[in-house]
Amino acid sequence: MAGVDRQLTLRFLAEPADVNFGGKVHGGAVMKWIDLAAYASAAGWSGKYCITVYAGGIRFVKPIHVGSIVEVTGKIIYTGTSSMHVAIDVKAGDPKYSERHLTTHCIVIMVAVDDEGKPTGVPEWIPQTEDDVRLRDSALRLMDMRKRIGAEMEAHVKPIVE
Ligand SMILES: CC(=O)SCCNC(=O)CCNC(=O)[C@H](O)C(C)(C)COP(=O)(O)OP(=O)(O)OC[C@H]1O[C@@H](n2cnc3c(N)ncnc32)[C@H](O)[C@@H]1OP(=O)(O)O
Repeated sequence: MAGVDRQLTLRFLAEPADVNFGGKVHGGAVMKWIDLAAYASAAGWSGKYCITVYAGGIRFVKPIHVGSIVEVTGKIIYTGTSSMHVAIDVKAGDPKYSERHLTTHCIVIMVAVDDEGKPTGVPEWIPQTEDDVRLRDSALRLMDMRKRIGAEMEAHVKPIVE
């Protein structure tokens, strides 16, 4: 049901096909898992089809080894009219033990879209705890910072000349 499950975790094993030449899981594989978890979190919260509009602040903290159990958790930390800001934590560890360590963190913004691909409304997420308020306030500050980064990035976006 929409507007109920704010958090979900995908769990699976890091396979040999995910590994780079250095023997660790490559960043592209981790980013794909992040996108999947962000989609599942946003679709679950909104009850609608969603697309990725922004991913940022990605920090690769520790490598993931092949054979590790990987847990990718998506948590809604802010909702706008059509957008959902999802904080993603990727944790990994040896499946023989219960210990998991943080390997990657980032924020993904998903937008719910209708059948024509136009942004459409999502249920409001209301912070319940002090930690929720802290995360929501951080999401608001990041929105403000992104506007300034976006303006600066304009210098790098060159129009295509046919
Ligand atoms: C390019 C790729 O393949 S990336 C992977 C797949 N993703 C996609 O294909 C998405 C491509 N993007 C799009 O189709 C469009 O940008 C859309 C449909 C997501 C949004 O269209 P827009 O014309 O920007 O719509 P609009 O201005 O109404 O913004 C919709 C929401 O997105 C948010 N948004 C738009 N751009 C950004 C951005 N750069 N960063 C954060 N949020 C953003 C807006 O704040 C708004 O949120 P709100 O409704 O909660 O206030």
